[in-house]
Amino acid sequence: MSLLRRLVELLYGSDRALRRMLQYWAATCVLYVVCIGLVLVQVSRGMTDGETAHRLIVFGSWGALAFYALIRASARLGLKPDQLAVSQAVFSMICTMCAYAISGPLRAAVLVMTVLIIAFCMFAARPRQTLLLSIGSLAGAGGVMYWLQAHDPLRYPPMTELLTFGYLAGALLATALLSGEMSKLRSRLKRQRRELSDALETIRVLATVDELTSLVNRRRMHEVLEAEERRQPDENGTCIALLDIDFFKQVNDQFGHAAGDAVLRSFSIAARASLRANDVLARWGGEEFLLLLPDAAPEDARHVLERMAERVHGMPVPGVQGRRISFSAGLATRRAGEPFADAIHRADNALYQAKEAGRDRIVLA
Ligand SMILES: Nc1nc2c(ncn2[C@@H]2O[C@H](COP(=O)(O)OP(=O)(O)OP(=O)(O)O)[C@@H](O)[C@H]2O)c(=O)[nH]1
Repeated sequence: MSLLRRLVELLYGSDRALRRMLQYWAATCVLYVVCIGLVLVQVSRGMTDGETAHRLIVFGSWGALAFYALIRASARLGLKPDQLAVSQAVFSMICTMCAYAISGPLRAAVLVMTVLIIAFCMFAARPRQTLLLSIGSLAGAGGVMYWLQAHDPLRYPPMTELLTFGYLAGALLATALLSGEMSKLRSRLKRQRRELSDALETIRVLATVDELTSLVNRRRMHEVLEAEERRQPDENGTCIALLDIDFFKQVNDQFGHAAGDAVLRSFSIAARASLRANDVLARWGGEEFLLLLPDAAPEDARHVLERMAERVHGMPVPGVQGRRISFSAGLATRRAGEPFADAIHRADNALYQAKEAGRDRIVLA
């Protein structure tokens, strides 16, 4: 089973878009094989010249292999799926016209393939390309039919060729229009899928990120804490801290609400810059923040908070000149098996003590 998977990987590659193109290629190869089988039967029954048929089979087979190589190298060569699809369709049309020319009394049946080729285009080509391909194929078929009836009117009666051309024109144009509609439908579906995934991403951001500070919001932080409760911390344990900007109401009153917002934004940037990669800072509400420090001993957590305080003291805030911004923090170490709600409650009490003791300080619970 794994050998088969490895073989498929070797043939198809691992890229999804490439795989899809190669799947279409494999489907056309099945058609080639069926057609080659039928041509060989025609040859065995004396309906088609063996040497010409042999040349056509070689031409078709090498062409199919060349397209496999082209598809595999398409990313490097900068070939787009629609360009590949159209060139494959042009090649198949040429093969079909050659088969038409050598199939004698069976030639009209061969034309069924042209409809199939145009139908295949709906998966990769654009509607305009499909229409142009159909018109080009009709012109090619017309040329072949004209040449055949002009050179051998007994085997290829002009009226038969003309009527065959008429049927082919109807079938090809109708298929091109249908295929074009299907292509449009596919493009619409693709666009809708893109819009849907963009909308889902927006919803995800709205549901997890605080709009003003771009920090994790309270809702998302509850999920982070739940996950952290299930995790086994290292020997240092886990710390949690509640941070509250000091005299924030005064900032709002003195400089205005917009300046207060700017303080919150600047605080978030400065605070985040002091954190380790796996620390999580959330806006817990108003001017209050919750900091999760996984695998951090209390002294490490205190260092992080002191570093943060230094940055916050020195941070520039647009619209708030001449005022030093500070915060108070209550820091708690989560006890083994303790729910985070309890650790946060202890951190909250420590924060209250920090405020009572004069603010701009860190108190350990
Ligand atoms: N600009 C702005 N203000 C906010 C926001 N959320 C809450 N606030 C304000 O933050 C202020 C918080 O004030 P208090 O809870 O009295 O605390 P404080 O003035 O910081 O005083 P201490 O915490 O005791 O140092 C209130 O005036 C709220 O209106 C916000 O998103 N933007």
